[in-house]
Amino acid sequence: MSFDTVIRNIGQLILPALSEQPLKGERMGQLEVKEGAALAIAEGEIKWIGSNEEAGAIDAQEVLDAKGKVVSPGLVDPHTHLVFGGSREEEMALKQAGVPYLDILKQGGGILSTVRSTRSESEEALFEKAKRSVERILSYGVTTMEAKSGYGLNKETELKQLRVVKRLNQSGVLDIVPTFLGPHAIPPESKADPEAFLQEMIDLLPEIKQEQLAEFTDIFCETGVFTIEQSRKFMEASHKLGFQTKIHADEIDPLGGTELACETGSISADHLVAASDEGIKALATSDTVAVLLPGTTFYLGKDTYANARAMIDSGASVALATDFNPGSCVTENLQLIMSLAALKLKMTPEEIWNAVTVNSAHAIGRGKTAGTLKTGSQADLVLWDVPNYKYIPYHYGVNHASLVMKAGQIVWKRGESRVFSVSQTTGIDTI
Ligand SMILES: N=CN[C@@H](CCC(=O)O)C(=O)O
Ligand SMILES: [Zn+2]
Repeated sequence: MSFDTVIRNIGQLILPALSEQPLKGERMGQLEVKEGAALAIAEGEIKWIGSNEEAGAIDAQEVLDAKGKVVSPGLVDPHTHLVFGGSREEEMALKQAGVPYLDILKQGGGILSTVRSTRSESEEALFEKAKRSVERILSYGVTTMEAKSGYGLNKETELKQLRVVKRLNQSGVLDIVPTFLGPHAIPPESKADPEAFLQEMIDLLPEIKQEQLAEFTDIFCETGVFTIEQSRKFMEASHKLGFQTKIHADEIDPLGGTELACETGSISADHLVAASDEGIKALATSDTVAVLLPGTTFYLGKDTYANARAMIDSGASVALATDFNPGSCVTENLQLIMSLAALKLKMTPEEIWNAVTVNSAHAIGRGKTAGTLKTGSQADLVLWDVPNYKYIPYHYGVNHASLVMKAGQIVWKRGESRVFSVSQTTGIDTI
């Protein structure tokens, strides 16, 4: 057989387990790493994985020499707020002065400041801005990601955000899984009647389903935002319409959103910095993935991080994400999050790799198609300019990717400043 591409001389090929369920507990510490490997690609799929010696006999149109470096599946970022207007650098001084995140929100800043900008910017402007972030995200080795709405808090702008996500996804350069986060904050015009606002968001669900604008729904369950009861109501309404659910849970105060997520069978519970012991136990006995966001804890200047060790040691499934957004974590760099996971969450390199590949894929319903490299799987992969897989969490704050492939096509390459452009309707213009 003749192949489109063969990658030879791979020092370490990272092969996270293809698993029906997210990897849990001890299993997260096991990672298959094949030394002296090669792989072949045809029709966008991995067709063969073997040793470098065997690869000599393989015929391919293009031969890439990995020069003894590392190849992994494309990373999966399962929690981002990709589409937003404006920026919030003015809030930095407030943070430095010690004003808490929820107080900034209470004063009409924070999320509500981004809501004002997102409402006022055109769909085109939001698309162009988010496209730049997608290019960055891709350059850091991510080939599948999630993107939430939540800066509209009204029908018009929530749908505008979701349409931008849909168009970016249609570009094909990376897969973007959409989430409706209508109940992300209470807008000023609804301050007097949060229940009515929540109902307004619930009433949007049929249209979002009909137009296939989101796969998941999400809600910010937090003091001064939405209560456990309101979150339950929103989740039940989502489930009735066939959405799977996510929740921003126990980020600042331990309200019990982690337990709620497990009880309702949510696909993920995200943040969990303040998750209780009961919440951690509930995670261990459910298939809900704990999506941890150490970049947010770092950026909010806090000292206490999510208790990843207790979660993994008690048998839970953990994934890692950037939480890229304009307020609480302004970075597109998932590699930086891998370093924070090592330093602040005390996760091992093996756990970290599983958390940004197979488990993060499960956290967004892509466990069967993303986050692994097997014969027959889509050729989404990254060539890393590092000597071994432990090196990425270790050497932090830089980009170690040297080439990113999506479905067998090179979509980003070091040294080429803009390797693709996204056409508004038809997809990739150039590579
Ligand atoms: N915590 C709630 N929502 C976002 C932050 C949004 C913002 O500050 O703009 C988060 O996940 O961190
Ligand atoms: Zn978030």
